Amino acid sequence: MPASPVTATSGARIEAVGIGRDFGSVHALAGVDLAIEAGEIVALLGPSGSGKSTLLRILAGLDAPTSGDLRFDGDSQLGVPPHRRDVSMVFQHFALYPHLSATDNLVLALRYGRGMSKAAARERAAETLRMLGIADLARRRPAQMSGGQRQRVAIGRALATRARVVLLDEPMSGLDAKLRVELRVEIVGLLRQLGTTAVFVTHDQAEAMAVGDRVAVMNRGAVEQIGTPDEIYDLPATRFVATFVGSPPMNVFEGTWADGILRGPGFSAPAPAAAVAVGVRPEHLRLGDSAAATSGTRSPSGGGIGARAGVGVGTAAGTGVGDGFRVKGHVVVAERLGAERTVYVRSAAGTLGVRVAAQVRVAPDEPVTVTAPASALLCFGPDGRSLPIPPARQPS
Ligand SMILES: Nc1ncnc2c1ncn2[C@@H]1O[C@H](COP(=O)(O)OP(=O)(O)OP(=O)(O)O)[C@@H](O)[C@H]1O
Repeated sequence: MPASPVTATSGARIEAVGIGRDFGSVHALAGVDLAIEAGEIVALLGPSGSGKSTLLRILAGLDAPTSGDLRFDGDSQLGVPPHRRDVSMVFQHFALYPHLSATDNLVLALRYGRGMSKAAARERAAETLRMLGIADLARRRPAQMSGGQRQRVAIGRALATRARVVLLDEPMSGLDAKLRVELRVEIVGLLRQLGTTAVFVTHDQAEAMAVGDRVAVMNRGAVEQIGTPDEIYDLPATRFVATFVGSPPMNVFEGTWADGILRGPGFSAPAPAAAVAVGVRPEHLRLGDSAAATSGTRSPSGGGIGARAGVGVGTAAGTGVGDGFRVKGHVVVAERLGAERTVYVRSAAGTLGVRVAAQVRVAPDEPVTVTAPASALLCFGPDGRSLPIPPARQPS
């Protein structure tokens, strides 16, 4: 906790309108539309090459779009150089001055970046180091710090200026998993205290879901969906988002639709017209023994679907397949992870990941039936977009 009130700032509202960036024939960005509220933390998540860094560099003013507009608080930033944008940036590979102490690294940024007096800069530097819990490093030079400590100082330097926009490009990618979790909690707490608008680039979905008020999922140079972590997970807009977010990923099976049912190799599921694929998350699948296919589900999975059960995307009336997804298969392997276990089942439809409680035991090659209620299914159309689902299933 800071010992004295924190010098806060007011974050800028960011609008990207149809931003494109071509590198020769490569369309790194293909019309990015994004509105980020003042003080909001948005995580940019996407696979390698999806355009995250290019977008961040354009926000910073280190690169210019080939089309579209970028506005901060309604003012176009096209042609505005980086130092006049009131933006600070934390890079993957931070560059602290090796011959300066932690304090002096921050003081330098504040004096020359912000034109602060020496006394005010020293006071701000001390306040920032205190907020990051590294006041004891104040006099140390980078060579006398661990990697995590150096990255804290680099983050401190970016936040000390109290810029209205902070851009973080994979700021923790060089650190070990435990340190990443600790540091991200601190960074988010600090950004909130400061009120700055932040854009946080990561290819780590857990990190994106943890830091972002909203997550913008990028694919092939465009934002496929921006939403709260709950919206992204529960109501993915596209098949890409559905399968990119979630670990193990959503199971998706392709089939042919007729009379309210999508049928594919070894499976059937109720689906709205135009569906070409059905998806179900591993935690929404239930595992039963092969006899359960006719005598009712043994259901050792420990639930997870209770909140969603009872609301269907359609009724498979007269089809004889019940109102959910069902497929038979054999256990390939079961992986224990914390309080849960992921069972991989090979079926005619493909290999499924099923998440069950850790106490559920299955043996390799055991025949099983995997089921899910209609309420847990997501269906996708030929363009990869999710098909509408009833309002009753919208997350609260
Ligand atoms: N200076 C450049 N010259 C040519 N192509 C570029 C340049 N910068 C980026 N690209 C291309 O633009 C696309 C987007 O790259 P970008 O670095 O923005 O992706 P990214 O999502 O940040 O990827 P990563 O997670 O690997 O950093 C890629 O196809 C990349 O090869």
